[in-house]
Amino acid sequence: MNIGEKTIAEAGRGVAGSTGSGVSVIEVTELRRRYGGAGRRGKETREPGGRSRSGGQAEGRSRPGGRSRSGPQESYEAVKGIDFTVGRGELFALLGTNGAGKTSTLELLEGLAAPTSGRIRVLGHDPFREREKVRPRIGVMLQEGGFPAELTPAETLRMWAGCTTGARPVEEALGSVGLDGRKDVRVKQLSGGERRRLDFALALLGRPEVLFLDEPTTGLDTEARHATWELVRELRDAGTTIVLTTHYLEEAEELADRLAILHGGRIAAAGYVADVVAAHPSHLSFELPDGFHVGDLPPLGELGVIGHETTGRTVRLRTDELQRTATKVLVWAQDKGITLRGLDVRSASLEEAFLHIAKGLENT
Ligand SMILES: Nc1ncnc2c1ncn2[C@@H]1O[C@H](COP(=O)(O)OP(=O)(O)OP(=O)(O)O)[C@@H](O)[C@H]1O
Repeated sequence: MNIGEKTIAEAGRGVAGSTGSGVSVIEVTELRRRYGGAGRRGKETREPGGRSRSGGQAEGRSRPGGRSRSGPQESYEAVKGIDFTVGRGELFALLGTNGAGKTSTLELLEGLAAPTSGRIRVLGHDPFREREKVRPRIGVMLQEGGFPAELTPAETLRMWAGCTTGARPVEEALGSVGLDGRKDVRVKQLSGGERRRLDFALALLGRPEVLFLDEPTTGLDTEARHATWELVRELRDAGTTIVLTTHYLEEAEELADRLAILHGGRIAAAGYVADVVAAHPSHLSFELPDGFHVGDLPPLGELGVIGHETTGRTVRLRTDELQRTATKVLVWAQDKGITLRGLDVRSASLEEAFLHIAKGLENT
């Protein structure tokens, strides 16, 4: 996937693409969203026309294949007072377990519904009340798009291009998501992954300044996922501001500048990926030889160990000071003249940080 140099520059609309430039394109303050229920706070205002997929003047359209969020519902607060900002040219990932509130938040940012309370600014405007100012400048890839089944990808894109101001050429959009070879096949014959890519092409069509991607690689095979990552990076490097939700922590680790982990409608952790990860312990594990027990190690406190488990001969140590712990364990082993088989020294991954947060909060 390559959207071409000229196109990349255009995608950013000439905006300097430095990450975390300090200029906030998205500002979210004390944001709440409650579904259903009686009373003023329980009533949710929704955009009547459904959605706007890409920039330009494309009118909103319903989502035939999509999940319906309207209709009578019990009162439920899905977003419980969250705050964050996203800088121009930054890629911000919203992570969380199922039902954490990611899509509910994203829909508010996209202007598809009004928040119950709180404040949102996208490109300096309220995305719901000032939709006409925001919509032409954003691109949206919903979790489940809906396409007319009888059209081909080329026809679908041409249709959208027809009602989008300044749309990129259809062939270019198809090429950017690797669908050029499937452009004349009917949408109903596309695979799930190919439909996801068509959805991405539609979101790109209007050369958006801000791109919202709801689980963009769900259902894609490994090759297509990596190609999508490359395209996302190209867009980000060109200055496009991107908000992404994903269940793939590796994806967030690969792409995100900053992220927020949502849990039960609240932000449980947020910041630069390295900082969120660094806030969680690293691990050191090894097998002790016959005749040695964990009690033979130097006092664990002196090693900087904050917790440990043993399974048979295998010892697993948790530490916030990986280098110190590893050095002391290795020096000890050398002094004793023993080999620590299966030695594994590793920093926390985003996955471990995520599980730690989810587990920790569930236990409180
Ligand atoms: N229309 C609705 N009426 C009532 N509750 C809803 C509605 N839509 C979503 N919810 C609830 O709000 C909560 C947050 O849902 P949301 O789809 O935002 O989560 P998510 O983090 O995107 O989850 P997933 O990863 O499963 O897509 C869930 O408990 C969900 O059941």
